[in-house]
Amino acid sequence: QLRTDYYKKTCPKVFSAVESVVEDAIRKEKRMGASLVRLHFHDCFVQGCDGSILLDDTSSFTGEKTAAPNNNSVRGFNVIDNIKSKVEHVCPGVVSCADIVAIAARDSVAILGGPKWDVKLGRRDSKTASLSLANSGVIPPPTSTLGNLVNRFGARGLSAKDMVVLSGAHTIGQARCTLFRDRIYNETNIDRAFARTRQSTCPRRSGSGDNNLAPLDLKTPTFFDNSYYKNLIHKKGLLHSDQILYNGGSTDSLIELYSKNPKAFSNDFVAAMIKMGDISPLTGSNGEIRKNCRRAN
Ligand code: HEM
Ligand SMILES: [Ca+2]
Ligand SMILES: [Ca+2]
Repeated sequence: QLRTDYYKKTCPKVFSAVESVVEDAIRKEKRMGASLVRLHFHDCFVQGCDGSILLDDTSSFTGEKTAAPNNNSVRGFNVIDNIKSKVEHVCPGVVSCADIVAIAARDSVAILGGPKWDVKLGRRDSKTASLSLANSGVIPPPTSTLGNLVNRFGARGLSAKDMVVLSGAHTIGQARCTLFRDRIYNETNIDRAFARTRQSTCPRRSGSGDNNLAPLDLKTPTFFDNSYYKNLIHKKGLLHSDQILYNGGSTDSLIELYSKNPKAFSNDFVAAMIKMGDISPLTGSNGEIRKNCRRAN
């Protein structure tokens, strides 16, 4: 039921309001564009695209922010707050936080040089969040097998192709040492020189270096292009879950396609983002339009 013209009458200024705040945030820190894209993914995979990830913990429940895939990892909540206050200023009580996250993700991709698409809108916000669901593996960990990745995306109505093309979002952003240490020290399907470079800022022993960052795309970490797939061809994927997409299995041919054909990547990425944004939205009289994205009304 989501529509691209959902706010046409009630809040036509929503797009300029979101875009200006996202632009400011990315001007200050390019990585924020990546963080906003990931925020939409982690929202949609838990209870659907309903803003559940934005809820702060309260005395009555613990939300998703401290779940394993999010804790110390997901970013951008302050930017969403800034967008929300700007949007509330132009059209109070109309635009959901879940829609704000979807528009911010779309704008981030476009600002960093990727495609721009008409984003479907009309999601409402959840009144709750689920720590246990967020921890249950619905967001797959980077240690996943290819079969596990395909199944986790399949459970959300996304195909193996959608999974491969959405993983192309790793053309931007950063990851912490603790999430790729095993790969750079123990795996063999990795370029030796690349592994050594990453080892220089990610010590073998866990401890103080755990939060050291490395770019997911070594070539163009702040530009939304198809370089992620070229890296995989050269065994320079950072995460286990990246390189597993090009490791002699069923998704190799898609990696080859996207590495050679940036247009195919753009087109398929747009289609898959729209599909991801359609996961179980709250509509009609379900949910609410939160006043503050961090708490239910
Ligand atoms: C296929 C399964 C996926 C796995 C296993 C995975 C795993 C990860 C991991 C481990 C990180 C680093 C987190 C950290 O260092 O704390 C990361 C970062 C990121 N992921 Fe994914 N991811 C997947 C799919 C996606 C999808 C579908 C998107 C968006 C469409 C996405 C967008 C991003 C972005 C943009 C970053 C960088 C965020 C930043 O720099 O703040 N990922 N991912
Ligand atoms: Ca959610
Ligand atoms: Ca890139």
